[in-house]
Amino acid sequence: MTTVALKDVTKIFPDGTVAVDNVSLDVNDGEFMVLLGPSGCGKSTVLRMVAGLEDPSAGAILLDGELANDLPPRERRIAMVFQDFALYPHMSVGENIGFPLRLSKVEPTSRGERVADVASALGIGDVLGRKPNQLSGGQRQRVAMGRAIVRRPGLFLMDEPLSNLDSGLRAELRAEISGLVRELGVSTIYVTHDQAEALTMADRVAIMRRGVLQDVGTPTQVYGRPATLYVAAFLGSPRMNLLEASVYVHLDRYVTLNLGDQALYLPWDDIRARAVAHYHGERIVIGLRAEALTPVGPNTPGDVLQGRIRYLEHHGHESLAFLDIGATAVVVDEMGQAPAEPAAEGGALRRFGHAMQRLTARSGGPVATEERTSRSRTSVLSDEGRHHRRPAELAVRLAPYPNVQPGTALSVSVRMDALHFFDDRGDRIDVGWR
Ligand SMILES: Nc1ncnc2c1ncn2[C@@H]1O[C@H](COP(=O)(O)OP(=O)(O)OP(=O)(O)O)[C@@H](O)[C@H]1O
Repeated sequence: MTTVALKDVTKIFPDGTVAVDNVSLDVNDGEFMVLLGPSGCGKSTVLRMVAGLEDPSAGAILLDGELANDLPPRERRIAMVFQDFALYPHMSVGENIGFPLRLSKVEPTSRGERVADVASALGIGDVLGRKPNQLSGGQRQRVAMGRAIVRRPGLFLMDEPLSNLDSGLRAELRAEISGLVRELGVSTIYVTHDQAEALTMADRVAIMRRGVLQDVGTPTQVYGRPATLYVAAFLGSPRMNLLEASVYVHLDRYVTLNLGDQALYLPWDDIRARAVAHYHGERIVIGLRAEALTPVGPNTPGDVLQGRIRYLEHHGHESLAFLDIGATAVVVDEMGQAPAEPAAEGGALRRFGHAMQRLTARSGGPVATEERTSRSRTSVLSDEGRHHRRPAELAVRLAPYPNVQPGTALSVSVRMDALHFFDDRGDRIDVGWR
């Protein structure tokens, strides 16, 4: 219906805030694009510029290939859905849905028919006469969707449309909205800070941090092959284990990834060994998701790490063990919403300590402009900038309520083909495959 192209778009507010920094992004016809990132990363500003509610400070916005920088909002064939639904309280559901049609002077009979069609498609046909304050949160959300759909726009812009709803309803509406939008075939830009929404709803996800686009790809691509350390740390629960490793090359034999007390080995015939060998004598970051780690019996040969459980988290369907393996973790700050952390055994004080460390690191004064880009010159392996290091607590999945406790020794085998590699600037090291 509509394509969107952002070309080197920057937005600097009058107070000097760089909200969007040189972002280029294409949204294809009928595509469901999710803009994901923590609060303040510039998502809404991108959306508002596409809507014509903010002017870009630099760069071009193209709609259907035509420069739209100076096009007034009402000429953009766009419908917006907001977090607070923005319904008119004095109007009935039917009047709210039909309002855009009244504005565009659609005559009442045809207006009534279109409202009824949309309301019935959204399952709110029986509450057309009610006022918004007589509706549940989910129904209000549907009315807001109805008002957006009824205009038959070329592009939906949705700004956290589910964030005021409880988690059960969010999950339900997630599927409903993405199903509906796909059925209508309308291109959509959907803003959220919720990775579950992004990964479940999107055709492609664009991940932003501090105004800069970090990565764009299908949910499988951004999760499976994150472009930066930030994306790696942002996506997934539990978070990806990010460990500092020193690289040592034994030519024609293997590459050692020293993790402190222990090491992993990439055989020389593994194509990745050659790519990682460039970092001989240097430190890199390796990423290991919990799904790449399997508990094994003691003395199991192969790619195995040994550790002791520091603390456990019970999540009902599984437990997570956090292992001390004598390695150093790289922690990326500004992760926004953290994954839910249920009560842990013995971990509360330590996590409080880490949270305080993070706060201290964050309040370290203004951040240099160059740090806003992934190609920051600040090494992620120093304690400067937006990262810091601490003893690693390797997250490992266990069965629900396993027969272990803090202090228990545990061996985990590592799926070496699932390793991620990042250089000291936090950019993915291209290892030729994966
Ligand atoms: N009118 C404004 N003047 C100055 N700074 C602004 C203005 N609007 C937004 N900002 C700043 O621009 C940055 C990006 O804001 P934006 O609302 O786009 O972020 P966001 O990712 O959508 O966050 P949230 O999820 O909290 O809405 C923030 O630092 C914000 O404080």
